[in-house]
Amino acid sequence: FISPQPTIPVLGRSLPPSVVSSNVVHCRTSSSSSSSSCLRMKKNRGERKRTTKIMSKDGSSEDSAQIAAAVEQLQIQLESTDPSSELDDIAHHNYPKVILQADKLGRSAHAQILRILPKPKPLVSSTPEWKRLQRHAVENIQSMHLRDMLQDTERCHSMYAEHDGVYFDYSRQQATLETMDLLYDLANKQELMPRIRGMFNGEKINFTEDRAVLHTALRASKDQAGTVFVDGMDAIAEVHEVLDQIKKFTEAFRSGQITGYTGKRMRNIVSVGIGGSYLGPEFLHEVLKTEATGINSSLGYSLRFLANVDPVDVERTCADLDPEETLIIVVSKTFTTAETMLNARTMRQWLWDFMGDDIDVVRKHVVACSSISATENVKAFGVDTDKYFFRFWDWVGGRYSVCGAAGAVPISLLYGFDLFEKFLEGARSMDQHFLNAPMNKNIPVIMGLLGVWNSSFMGYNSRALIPYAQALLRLPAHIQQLDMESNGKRINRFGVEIDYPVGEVDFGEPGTNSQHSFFQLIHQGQTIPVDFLGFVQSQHDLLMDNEKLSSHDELMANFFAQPDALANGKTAEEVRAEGCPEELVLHKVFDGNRPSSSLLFPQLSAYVTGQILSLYEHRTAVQGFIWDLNSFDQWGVELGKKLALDVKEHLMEARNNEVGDHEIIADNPATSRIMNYYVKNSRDAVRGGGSSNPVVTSATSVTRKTHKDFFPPQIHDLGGHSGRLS
Ligand SMILES: O=P(O)(O)OC[C@H]1O[C@](O)(CO)[C@@H](O)[C@@H]1O
Repeated sequence: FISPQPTIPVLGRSLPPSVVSSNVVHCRTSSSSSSSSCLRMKKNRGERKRTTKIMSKDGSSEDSAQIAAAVEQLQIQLESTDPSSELDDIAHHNYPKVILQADKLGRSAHAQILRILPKPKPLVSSTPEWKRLQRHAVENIQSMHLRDMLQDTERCHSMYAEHDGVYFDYSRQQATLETMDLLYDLANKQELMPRIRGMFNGEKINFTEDRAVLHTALRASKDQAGTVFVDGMDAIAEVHEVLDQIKKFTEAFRSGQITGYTGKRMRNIVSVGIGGSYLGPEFLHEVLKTEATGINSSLGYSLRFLANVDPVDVERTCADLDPEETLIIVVSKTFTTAETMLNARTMRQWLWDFMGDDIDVVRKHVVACSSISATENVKAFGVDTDKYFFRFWDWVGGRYSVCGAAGAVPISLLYGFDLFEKFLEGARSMDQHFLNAPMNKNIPVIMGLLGVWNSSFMGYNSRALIPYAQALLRLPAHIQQLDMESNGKRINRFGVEIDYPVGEVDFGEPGTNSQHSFFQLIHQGQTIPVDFLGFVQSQHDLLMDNEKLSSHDELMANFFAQPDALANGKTAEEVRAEGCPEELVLHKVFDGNRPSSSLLFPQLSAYVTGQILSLYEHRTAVQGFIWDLNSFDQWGVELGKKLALDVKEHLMEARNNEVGDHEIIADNPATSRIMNYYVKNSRDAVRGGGSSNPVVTSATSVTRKTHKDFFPPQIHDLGGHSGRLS
């Protein structure tokens, strides 16, 4: 049962297998991994890198006697080890993985392992580096005003960074050069740069799901193939295989080689997906709509997104489309998400309603972008998995998937593959900067550290993202999901509840619209750190006759004015000097001292959009690393997905009974009452106007009615209407 090897080399020391908690069932050194129940314990110390694999015998808890014996042995070894030794450090380093493995072994092993493992590493909030920052915030920063800080020339010239056309000015943050040094100390303490490298190299940092986190591989260049492996898979080679497949498919689609079931060219694309399978592609689409190349390359095609399970979203998406000219893309990593799958079935039914119940309709009109592990589900749906299936992998999180098939397929079909490639190139440029630039010149690192500073030390728990570019109108929504789903956590990577605030409320709208919406609160209400995004050149500038400035200059005047207004504020004296009546003076005073950063980019292109995306993805990762979170799982949302299941059971039962025959008894009287009210009052509508027919099944008939009865195609060939019904 115990591996025959007498010792395991760990960090230059020969340790008996029992020393490493891996020996609970079975332990051996190894260089490759094949089983998903394998975990690696790695310690990177220059030349002394060793890898030890922990393998559960079969994941079962049957071997309790053996587990107990092994645990006891481990206990003895740990007790005889100097707690300050490297072994202790190894155990800390690998704590979450050991815990996860313990889980797989069963409850009793888990409990025993917890008891004997060294105590988890202290919370980052108890480190001297964290405490120094706390003191610094109280003793130095809180007595300073940004109005004065901005008069410090050296500070202003130091607090900016540039990379590949991106200009980042953080001089309007409530921070000094000393603050930045203290933040870099904290970053070093948290091994930020090694952990960033670990992410790029495919380490399984999403330990609760035992997955690597490799969205950066999605935009790596082909010549980087062979440098990143996940469970023996060459990640970058895989990525390029799929990109090549998408490129070929795009060319065939756009050249008319691929046609629909009735032989017509397809020119409408409907992308069905939710969350990360929707927000990223939609934000990118909005940018490219008005991008010079994008305008031309998309002529004759349309792209719409269907995300919400609200049937009205279906209606709004496809009411005026001709199904014969429409390609449906189902984007779902799991291919099980309830909303997406219902929408996918609805769209399939829509196709069948118009073209007949033939499986070939699905094979010709439905494409799937999904995880490789969902292949069987994709096939069962009727998709032609040889030609119309574009895979991604478990090591790409949904909210990080826009650079993979989730974004590549809809965007390339509409705009051509080349434009999508430019987006990847931009993201790659920022990735390389993030990986290689020193911390004090590294834009995503600085942005992340300032996020930590504002949230954990200055006490600001929300922040706004204001792009001065209408084409970025959906960027805030994407970043909102990206960040809030990533860092909205409460347990650190050592399995311990944290005692410091993490995860901001992210929101935003384009400037200047936002100024006329929620800026009142930002100026005179709460303090909310803001990111202002501006562009040197507009996608489409206008200079009207008799206007002194172009419309873009007008827009950018606000981009420059707002950060200073927030930082400087306006004193009572300044207000009085403007001749303000005394009774209004206080109303017109602005405290100022409100932090912001300004990011200036050349022009909103596909390339720059890639840079912006990468910037924000990495900001989120930096904050998660500093806070010791796993930024790559989302158990809160998973729970939400399951919660609706119970309610659906109740609804199904109620729908299958006559009024009054079935009373819903839910979790509590309030829920029971509101659900019964809903069922009673919606019964007639669901039954299609109170027919005596006891049960009408669901959405299909409603959808059919919507599209077939109200928007029937008058003639079969609708050519000439840009793929829309006349
Ligand atoms: O791509 P899927 O598997 O349909 O999941 C959709 C979305 O659901 C979430 O898990 C939660 O909203 C996101 O992370 C994900 O992007």
